[in-house]
Amino acid sequence: MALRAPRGAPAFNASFGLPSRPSLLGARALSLRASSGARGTTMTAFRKYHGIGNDFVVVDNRAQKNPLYTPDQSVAICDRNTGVGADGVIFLLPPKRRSSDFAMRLYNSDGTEPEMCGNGIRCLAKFADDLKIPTASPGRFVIDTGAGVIIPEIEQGSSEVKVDMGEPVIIPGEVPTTLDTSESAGYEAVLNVDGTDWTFSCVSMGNPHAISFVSKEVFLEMDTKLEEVGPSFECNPVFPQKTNTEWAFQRCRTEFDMLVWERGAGRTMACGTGACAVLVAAVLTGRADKDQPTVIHLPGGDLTIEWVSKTNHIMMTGPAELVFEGHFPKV
Ligand SMILES: N[C@@H](CCC[C@H](N)C(=O)O)C(=O)O
Repeated sequence: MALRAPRGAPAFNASFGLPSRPSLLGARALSLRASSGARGTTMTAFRKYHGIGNDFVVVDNRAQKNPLYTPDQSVAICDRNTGVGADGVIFLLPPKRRSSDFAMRLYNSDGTEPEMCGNGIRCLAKFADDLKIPTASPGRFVIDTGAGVIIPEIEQGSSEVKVDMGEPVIIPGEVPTTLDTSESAGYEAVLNVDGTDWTFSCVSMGNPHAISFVSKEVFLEMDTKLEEVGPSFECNPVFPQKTNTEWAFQRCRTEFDMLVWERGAGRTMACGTGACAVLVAAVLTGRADKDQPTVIHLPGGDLTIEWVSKTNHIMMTGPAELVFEGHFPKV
């Protein structure tokens, strides 16, 4: 099926040759061809979307239960020099239950599979809407993810998508972390990383997050050395499934700046689950309030997050935009 970019949307058609033999797979094995497709080759369409700079290759995977691409192929697709370039590859799969519209799986740019992705699920909702996938309520999609059922809804007449991200998990063993960030510890624990003490709150939005509220000076300093120090947080043994790490600077009770080092993707321009986790950590530690839309400023743009006390669910609102479409030869 060839996807067409909606009128007015920027479209860039390219063809990427994915290696067909597993032994050839790897980031450097992806060859890029400038034509619109090899003659006689069956092509698989993809689209690239981004949510405030967190970018994804999205494929329609409804015809089969397993992802069309392996983790290694996804690494090759995500390569910013020799591939399409993305923070992850998202697969729109058949639903796991009768009440769902479809399922989402994704691979990070390093080929690992996370449970959830906040910016990614907004992009997936846009993709499903562009494909006109039938749903009980137009623009509202019930999606099975590794973090349970997540429901994004496209706001009519805008590029904003509002997502019911479900309930946060704050029990340390379930985040998971061995740090004592329980209620009795004030939801914070100190962790020494490479000789520096950091105070962390730990929250799972389906995937694990460690959040540290810091001064403006420390925030700016972290920005300059994220690549150097990020892995020491991500792979710290106190996070048995590794972690996404967020540094947050509080501007006021309803606005925070956030910087992220993502598990499996490194520095990204934004992290939706991370923004939700920052708000949860801010509320738990008395810096912000429930039932109060709060703006999280990320390097790629803003997300509005609210912790609704009536449902205990986190709502996330932000944009999702088409970048371009293309085709892979089928592997
Ligand atoms: N950028 C995403 C999170 C993607 C998954 C993450 N790297 C992980 O491994 O948990 C978001 O917007 O939430």
